[in-house]
Amino acid sequence: MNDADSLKDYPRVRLAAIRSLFEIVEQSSEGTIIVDREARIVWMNERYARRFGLKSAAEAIGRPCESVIPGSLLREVVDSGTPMLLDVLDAPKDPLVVMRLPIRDDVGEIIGAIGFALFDELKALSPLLTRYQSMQEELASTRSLLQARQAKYSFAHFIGTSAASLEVKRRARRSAATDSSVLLLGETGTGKELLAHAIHSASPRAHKAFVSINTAAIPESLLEAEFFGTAPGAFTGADRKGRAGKLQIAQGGTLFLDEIGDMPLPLQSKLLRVLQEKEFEPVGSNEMIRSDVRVIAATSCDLEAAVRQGTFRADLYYRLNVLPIEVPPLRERLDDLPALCEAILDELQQDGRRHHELSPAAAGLLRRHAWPGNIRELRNVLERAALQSDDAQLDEASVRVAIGRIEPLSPAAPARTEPAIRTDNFHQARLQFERELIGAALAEHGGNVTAAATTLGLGRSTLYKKMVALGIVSDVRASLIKETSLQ
Ligand SMILES: Nc1ncnc2c1ncn2[C@@H]1O[C@H](COP(=O)(O)OP(=O)(O)OP(=O)(O)O)[C@@H](O)[C@H]1O
Repeated sequence: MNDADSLKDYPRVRLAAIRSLFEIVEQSSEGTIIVDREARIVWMNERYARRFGLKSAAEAIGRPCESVIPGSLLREVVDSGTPMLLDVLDAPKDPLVVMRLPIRDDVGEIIGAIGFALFDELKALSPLLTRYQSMQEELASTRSLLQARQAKYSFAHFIGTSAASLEVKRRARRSAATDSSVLLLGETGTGKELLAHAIHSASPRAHKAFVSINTAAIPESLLEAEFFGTAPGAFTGADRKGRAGKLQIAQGGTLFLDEIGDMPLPLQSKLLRVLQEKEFEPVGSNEMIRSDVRVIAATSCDLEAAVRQGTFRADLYYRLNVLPIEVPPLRERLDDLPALCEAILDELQQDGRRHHELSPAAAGLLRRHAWPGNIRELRNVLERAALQSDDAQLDEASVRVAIGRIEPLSPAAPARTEPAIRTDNFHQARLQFERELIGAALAEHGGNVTAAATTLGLGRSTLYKKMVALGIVSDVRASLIKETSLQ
């Protein structure tokens, strides 16, 4: 039998391998020890005995293994029959990497255990261990950073079923599917930031960071560093080590630029370059960093006017204005008021306070105010009124006090409410209302009945029945849709 043929005889190969393995491990190990069924030392090599302070191995024979090797776990291996393939043993000089194996007789009974000290050069491993440890620390801090930078809101948080709100949500949902820049336009407090969070949450970048930067809130001198970060040594003092900018932190995710209209012109040029070239340079560095961020910008100022006045770059405006979404002020969607008030009052109750509801007169008053601070102002007003009221019902007087100065809706700009009900007949008015509500929900979900039913808080079958009764679909078509959606 030649060498190659002899390797095909598995039982022989196994025996040869066992012998080779044992010899290699034994020869290259720092020490070997064998114990019997009672964990008493049967054999130990001289080198190992000396490491544990014995003059010769003979002194160890017959002694319990722990009395020679403190911390030895050979007794555990004998008792459990489970090998310990890799462990660290604290030994007098340096820690040892050890392997412990049970020894069985021909019928599989445990008769003892053998231990090898594989090597004592743990120091050689220390750079590796340090690197591993620092990577673990980095991973933990990145994880917690990312957690802190997850979007806080989804589309479910954007309350409103007025036609205007449904249109805003429809456009925002659509934009989530693309990677183009979004420009959110609207007065302060209309929900632009909430929508930016929601778009990120619904986008393929949702598992990456959502990073906001408020251009108006940061002094101009610090904005560039905040944006692009700083290279090591670019500054003295605390930033000596260099600092990642928001662009870098948002890598792979979404960068929300709030109050973009307040961005200084020099920074506008640099942002334009990032959007065009998809790369940037930290302050004080010569190194270009690739940038992969989706930009959502928001402003409450008239950007077109700013372009005309020369305070905002036209080319940047066009870059950002790929998907513009106008978020109308609250006074133009007063039909959202009941749902908004209910959601806000529910939320206040969750903060451990009692539940409040609005008296009809108080609800009427809310419809007569112009809400210059929009939903943020509404939230503050309701919170203030709830805090000051002992009754479960908030009356007109307490809401009036909470608003402070009522700003009447301007007659020149009448509220853009839902189309008025065009009949005095209660039954017909209800049908018209239902038709419009269901139509809007279906439009919002591109005709998807299941999704529309969820939005409306109705069961799917109930919605089908209503759609047939209201003449939105024919009986035959309803059953067809129903069947397809159930498949
Ligand atoms: N449609 C909505 N449904 C529920 N809450 C809303 C809605 N719109 C806004 N809010 C709430 O109103 C407050 C203000 O919203 P947000 O900060 O998103 O407005 P903004 O338009 O970004 O304001 P600013 O321009 O001042 O930054 C937040 O508490 C937000 O959760």
